[in-house]
Amino acid sequence: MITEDRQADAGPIRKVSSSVVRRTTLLILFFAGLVGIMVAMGSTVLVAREERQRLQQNLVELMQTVERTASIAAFARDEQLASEVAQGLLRNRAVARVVIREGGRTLVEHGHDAEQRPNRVLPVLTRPLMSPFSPKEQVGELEVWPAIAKIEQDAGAYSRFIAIILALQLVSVVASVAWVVLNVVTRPVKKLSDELHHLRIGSGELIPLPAGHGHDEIGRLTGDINALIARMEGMLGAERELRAEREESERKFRLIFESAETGIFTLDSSGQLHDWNPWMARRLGLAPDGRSGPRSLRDILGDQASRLDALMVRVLADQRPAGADFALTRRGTGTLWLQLVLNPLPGNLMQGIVNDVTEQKQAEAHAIAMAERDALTGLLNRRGIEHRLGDALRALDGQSLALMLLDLDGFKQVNDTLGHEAGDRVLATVARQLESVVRRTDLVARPGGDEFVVVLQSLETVDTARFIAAKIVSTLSRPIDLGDGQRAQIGASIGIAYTESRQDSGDALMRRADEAMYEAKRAGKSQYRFAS
Ligand SMILES: Nc1nc2c(ncn2[C@@H]2O[C@H](COP(=O)(O)OP(=O)(O)OP(=O)(O)O)[C@@H](O)[C@H]2O)c(=O)[nH]1
Repeated sequence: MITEDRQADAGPIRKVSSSVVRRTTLLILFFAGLVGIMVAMGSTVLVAREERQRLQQNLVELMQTVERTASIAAFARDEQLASEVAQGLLRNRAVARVVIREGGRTLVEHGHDAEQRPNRVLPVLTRPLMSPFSPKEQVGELEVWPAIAKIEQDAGAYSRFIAIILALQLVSVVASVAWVVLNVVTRPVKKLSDELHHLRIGSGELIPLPAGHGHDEIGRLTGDINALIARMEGMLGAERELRAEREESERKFRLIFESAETGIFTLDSSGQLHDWNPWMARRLGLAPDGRSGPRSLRDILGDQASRLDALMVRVLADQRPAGADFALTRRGTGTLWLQLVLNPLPGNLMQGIVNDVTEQKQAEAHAIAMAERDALTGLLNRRGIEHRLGDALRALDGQSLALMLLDLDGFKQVNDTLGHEAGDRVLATVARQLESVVRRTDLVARPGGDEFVVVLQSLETVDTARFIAAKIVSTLSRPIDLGDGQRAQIGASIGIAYTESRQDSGDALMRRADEAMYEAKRAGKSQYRFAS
C-alpha cells in the first residue's frame, strides 16, 4: 500500500527534484548573464572614454614636443620649418589636420578633411606659440585636429577586447559557481530527497550520509532526518503494540460479552436498548443481530416500566450505579425474575447488567412459605394462620368469616398407649380429614400440640359454620386406623368465633374461639360451641 502510494507520487516528486537542479542552474545563468551584460556594457562605455582621453593626452604630449620648433617657425615666419613640423605631426595617425598660425595669418595648413568634425568629446587642440626669446610674447598658434574616426575605432576595438575578456572571465566564474552549487548543495539535497522518498518506514532503513558531507549542514540534516525516522519508527512500533494489546483486550471483552451468563446491554434515557449480548437475546426474546424485534426495555417490562423510569432517573441524577428487581410473567414458563443494575455512562447512556434471579426468588418464597408451615402435617403453623387470618379479615366485603379452634379429645392417651409416632400419624390424618371437609379456599392450620384452626371464608350464613363444625366433630369421632391392627379413638372440641366485621382482629377472634372451645370441653367434649 505504502509502496504503491510512493510509486504514484514518485513522478511529480522526481520532476520537482530535477527542476530544482535545472532551476538553480538557470537562475545562476540568468542573473550571471544579466550582471555580465550590464558590466560588459558599462565597461565598454568606460573603457572607450578612457581610451579617448588617453589618445587625446598623447596628442597634447605630441604638441608639447613640437611646440618649440613650431614657435621658432612662427617667430621666423619660416613656412618651410612650419611645414616640416606639420608633416611630422601628421605622421601620427591620430592627427587629422595641423594648422600653424603666425600673428593673424595662417603659416601652414596641412592634413586631410576629417570624416567627422571635432566635437565636445574630441575638440580641436590649440596651443599658443610663444617667442623663443620672450616667453611671455605670443607669436603664433598651433592647432591640431584629432582624427576622430581613427580614435573612435581604436577606443571601440580596445573596449570590445576588454568586454570579451570580462565575458570570458564571467563565464568561467559562473560555470565554477554553478558547478559548486550543483555538486555541493543541489545534488546532495536532491539525493537526500530521493532517498527519503524511497524510504520504507517501518523497515528499519535509514538514509545513508552523502559522501563528503559528514560535518556540514547536509550531514546534520541527514542525521536529524534519521533521528526523526528512528523516533517515528519507535512510535509506530509502540502504536502497533498498543493496537495489538487493544485488539486482544477487545477480543477478550467480546468473548465475555458473547458468552457471559449474564445480560449486558446499553440503554438510553428513553429506555431504548442500543446493544445487548446473546444472553439478553435468549432470555428476553430480542433479535440476536439487534436489528429487528423489540428494542424498548420499557415495553419488555410492561406494567413495571414506571419502576424502570424511576431507576433510570435515579442513576442519571446521582451518577451512581443502582439496581432493582423486576418480575416478568411469561406464558408457559412462569415468572422470570430479573435483577437489573444500571451504571451511568457519558451522553445520558447507561450500561446495564441483568441477572436471572428466578431461582433465588423461588427459594426465598419457598423459605418464607416453609416458615409458615407445620412440618408434621404440612398445614399452616401459628405464624402462617395469623398472617393469612389478617389477610382474610381485611378482605371481608359484606360476607362473614368463621374461625374454629379445635382441640383433640383423648389425644394424650393415644401417645401414651400407642406411642408418640402413632400420635404423629393421628395428627397428620386429622389434618387431611379437616382439609377434606372444607373448601380449598378455606384455611386449615395446626398452631401447635393437638390444636387445629379452621377459617371458613366468604360465608353466606352462620349455618354453614354450624354445619361444617358438626361434620368435623362427627368425622373426628370415628376411630382412626393406624395399620398393624392399631386404632386410635379421639374426638374434637370446637370453639367458633363468627364475624362479619373487617374491624375484628385475629387475636380477638382467637381468644373468643379459645373460650368457646373450653366451654365445649367443659360441656363434655366432642361438640362445638359458638363464642358469644
Ligand atoms: N405425638 C405427638 N404428641 C404431641 C405433639 N404435640 C403435643 N403432643 C401431645 O399431645 C398431648 C396434648 O395434651 P392434652 O390436650 O392434655 O391431651 P388430651 O388427652 O387431648 O386432653 P383433653 O384435651 O383434655 O382431651 C400431650 O400429651 C402432648 O405431649 C406432637 O406433635 N406429636
